[in-house]
Amino acid sequence: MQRSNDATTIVKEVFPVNFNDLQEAVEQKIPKPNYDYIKGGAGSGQTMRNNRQAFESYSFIPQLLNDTSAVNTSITLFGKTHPTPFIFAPVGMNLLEHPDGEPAVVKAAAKLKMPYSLSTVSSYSLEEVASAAPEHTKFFQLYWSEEDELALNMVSRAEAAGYEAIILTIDTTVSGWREGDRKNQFSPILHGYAKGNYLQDPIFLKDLENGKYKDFVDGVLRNVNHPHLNWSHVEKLRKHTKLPILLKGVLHPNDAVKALEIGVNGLIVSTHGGRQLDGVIGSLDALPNIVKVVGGQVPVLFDSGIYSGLDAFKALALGADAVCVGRPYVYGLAYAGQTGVETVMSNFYDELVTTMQLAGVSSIESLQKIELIQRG
Ligand SMILES: Cc1cc2nc3c(=O)[nH]c(=O)nc-3n(C[C@H](O)[C@H](O)[C@H](O)COP(=O)(O)O)c2cc1C
Ligand SMILES: CCCCCCC(=O)C(=O)O
Repeated sequence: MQRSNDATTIVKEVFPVNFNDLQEAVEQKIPKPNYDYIKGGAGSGQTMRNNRQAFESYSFIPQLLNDTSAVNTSITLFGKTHPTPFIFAPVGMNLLEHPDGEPAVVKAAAKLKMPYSLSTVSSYSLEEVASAAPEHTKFFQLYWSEEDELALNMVSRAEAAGYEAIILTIDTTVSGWREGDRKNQFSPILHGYAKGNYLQDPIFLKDLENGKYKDFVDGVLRNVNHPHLNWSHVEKLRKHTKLPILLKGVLHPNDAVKALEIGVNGLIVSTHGGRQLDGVIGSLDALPNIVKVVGGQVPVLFDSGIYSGLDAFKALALGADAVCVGRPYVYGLAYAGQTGVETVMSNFYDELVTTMQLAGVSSIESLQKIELIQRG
């Protein structure tokens, strides 16, 4: 993928040029409860701060006079080569940001050739989203339901619709303690933002009709937040699908080892953008130990706090095989629909290329050999 030429860069200058400017601009664009929901983190925000401080704590020394006129940013994941190391993280309920929702996002991802992950709690159904970009690489993120049959049926639907991997999120067994949403008394499910997949699911609909749930909101909540979740569910998923499985939310090396024993195909080191558990170390600080125990057996992906191309550079230098982005692209969606998503993500890409060139590296492999120095 080529870095944008100067003309495109000039056009982009009217677009908020960095994450903080974009976040501020979006505050004026969407209702306050929606904005607070997206921006917010768990508790007092310690994990969110740790995520960002971890990035700030790392620096590096460039090695120059290498010809970097031809930069190759491609990576290989589950047998497919992708031109960039960026992946769209699963972010639920995109009607919170824009009426075009997930179909606009997947189209942007397809245009940029960056794999896309769809959340279980999407505003549009997994089938609708797949048909918006049928040829593009898409992963399906699973919230395990209180009913195994429902979770496994969701996976079968994703397989039938052409999703190429299942991301099982393991850090959302209960909802995080989110002060902003409590202050606003805001529940996105109550406002109908999460109707995409459950209202298309025959098992969910049957349960709803039979009075298993008090109402739709109760049904969704009981299926998203599943505190019984344990390793036996990962084993069940492993038996049910031949698709690659990624565990999202792995922070402890012991969990990484256990996941490998069960036969998962990839890990996502993540604090869920600091939205779930407060008081946790920065995701970037968890990354090196996970990379070490995994030892290249499966890909290690990373998210939480990638707000620029430089951030992506640092996560890759610490051993991530690819980086997932959450809030920045949904802010892009809120700001300017599909074009906004494309602009945010292509700016990240362009800044990554610039950083690689000025650091004297021409491939992700050589980038990964750069030593990062952490301030004590
Ligand atoms: C509004 C919002 C909704 C999210 N919904 C989901 C979801 O449905 N499933 C999931 O696994 N992660 C979800 N996440 C977490 C992201 O996948 C990702 O871990 C996080 O956003 C990364 O941090 P960042 O926002 O700092 O990039 C959500 C994040 C946000 C901001
Ligand atoms: C109360 C429903 C929770 C939906 C989960 C979406 C999510 O993961 C998030 O971080 O928000």
